Amino acid sequence: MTAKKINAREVALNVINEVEVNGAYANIALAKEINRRMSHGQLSDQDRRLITELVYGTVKAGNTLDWMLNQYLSRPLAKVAPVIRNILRMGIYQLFFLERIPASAACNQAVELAKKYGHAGTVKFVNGILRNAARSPEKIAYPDRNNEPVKYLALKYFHPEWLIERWLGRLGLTACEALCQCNNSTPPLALRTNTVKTNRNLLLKQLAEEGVTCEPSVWTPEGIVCSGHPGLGTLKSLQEGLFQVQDESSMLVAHILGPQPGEFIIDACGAPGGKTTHIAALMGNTGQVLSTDIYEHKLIITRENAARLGLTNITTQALDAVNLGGMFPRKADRVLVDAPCSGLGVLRRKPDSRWRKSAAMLKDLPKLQSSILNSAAECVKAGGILVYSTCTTEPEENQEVVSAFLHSHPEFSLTQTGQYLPGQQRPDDMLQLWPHTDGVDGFFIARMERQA
Ligand SMILES: C[S@@+](CC[C@H](N)C(=O)[O-])C[C@H]1O[C@@H](n2cnc3c(N)ncnc32)[C@H](O)[C@@H]1O
Repeated sequence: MTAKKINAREVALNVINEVEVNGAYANIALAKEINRRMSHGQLSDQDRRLITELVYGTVKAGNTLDWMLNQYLSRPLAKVAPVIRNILRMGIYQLFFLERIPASAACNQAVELAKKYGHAGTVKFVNGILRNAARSPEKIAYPDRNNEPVKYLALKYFHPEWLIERWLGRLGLTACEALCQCNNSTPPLALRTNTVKTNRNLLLKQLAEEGVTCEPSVWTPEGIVCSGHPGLGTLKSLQEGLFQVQDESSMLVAHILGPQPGEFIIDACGAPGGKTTHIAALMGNTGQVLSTDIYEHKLIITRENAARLGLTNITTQALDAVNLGGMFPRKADRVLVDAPCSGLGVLRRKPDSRWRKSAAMLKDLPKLQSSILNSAAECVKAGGILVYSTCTTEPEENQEVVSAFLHSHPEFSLTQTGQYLPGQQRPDDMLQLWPHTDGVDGFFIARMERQA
C-alpha cells in the first residue's frame, strides 16, 4: 500500500493554527506532527524541511507579516478568521522571504487551502490579496532605520517593540541590530562530552563515524559544536550516554561553580538536569548532587538523563526552592541557583518565544529569583560557594538581583566570576554573555563565596 500523499503547506498550516489558536509551543507542535507523519511514511525529507521552514518563519515573523498584509488589505486583518489569516501569513511569508518559491506557487497553494478551509468569498479574498502583494512589492517600505529605529528593527527583524526599546537604550543601534539578526539565526547544536564514560577526542572520532560534522568548543574542555548531523535519536553515542546536549554558555556554569570530588552540592532549580549532570560528572561520580525542582515531572527527566549518563551520585527532590534554606541549613559545599527567568538570551532557540514574553515578566520574576537566591544561600557552608545564573540578558533579573542579595548578605562576597572560566578568562565580576558578541546563548553567571 502506498502512503497517502500529503500537502506540506496544509501540515504547516495546521501546526501554525495550533500555535495561534490553541497556544501550543511551535517546536513541540511541529515535532509531534512531523514524527506522527514520518512514522506513517507520509513525509519526505524535502517535505519536512519545507514544513519546518514555513512554521518557524511564519510564527517568528508574525508581526512583520501582519504589517505587510495590512498594506494590501482594506479591512483590519484582526477581523479575518484565524485560519484564513494564517493562510495569508504563510502565503506572504513565501512571497517575501522564500526566494526559491515562485510567487505563482505561493499564491496558488494558498488559494487551494482557502478552498478547503474557507468559502467562495474567502478564496477570492486570499487570491486578491496575495496576487496584489506579488504584483506590487514596492508597497512594503520599512520605516527609516535612523529616524524610527524601534519600528525599523521590530519589523525588519521580527521582534516586539518593547524589547527593542530596552535593548536599543542599552546597546545602541548597531549592536542592537546585530543581536536581533543573531536571534533569527539557527544556533549550532552543542554537546557536552560525558567525561565519566569517554573523553572529547574519542567522542569526536565516534561522532564523525556516525555522520556528525563537529569540532571542539573553545569555551569548555568537554564541549563539542556540531554543524551537521543526522537525527539525534539515531546516534548510538547518545543512547550509550557518551554526551549530553547542552549549549556552550550553559556548560560554563558548572565550571564556575567548581565542584570537587566528594562534596555535597545542591542544584536548587535543577531540572531537566543539564547542569546537575555536568556537576556530577566533574565530581567524577563521587559525593552527592541534590537536584531539586518545583516540578516532579521535570525531575523524572533529570533522573533519566543521570541514568543514561551512568551517574549514580545524583539524588532528586521536588520542592519549592524558596524553602530550601530551612531544610539544609549550612549543609552544602556549593549551591547553584540556575533561576527561572525570562529566557531573553535564548530567543534564537524557539520561534514563538519572543512573542510569549512581556515587560511584566521583568517586574515579577526578580521577586521569585531573589526569594530563591536568599533561601538557597542559607544552605551554603562557611567558605562555600554560591553561583547564580540565568539565560537572560536583563539587568533586573541579573546584576540587580545579585547586587540586592550582596547588599543584604554581607557574609557573602562576589568573586571575579570571569576568572573561573575554563577557557579564555575575563576580568568581569559578573559575567554577561551575548549571542551577537560571544556566539553562544545569552547567559548570566555570578560566583559568590561565603566567609562565615
Ligand atoms: C532555567 S531552568 C533550570 C535548568 C536546569 N538548571 C538545567 O541546566 O537543565 C529553571 C527551573 O526552575 C524550576 N523552578 C521554577 N520555580 C521554582 C521554584 N520556586 N523552586 C524550585 N524550582 C523552580 C523550573 O521548573 C525550571 O526547571
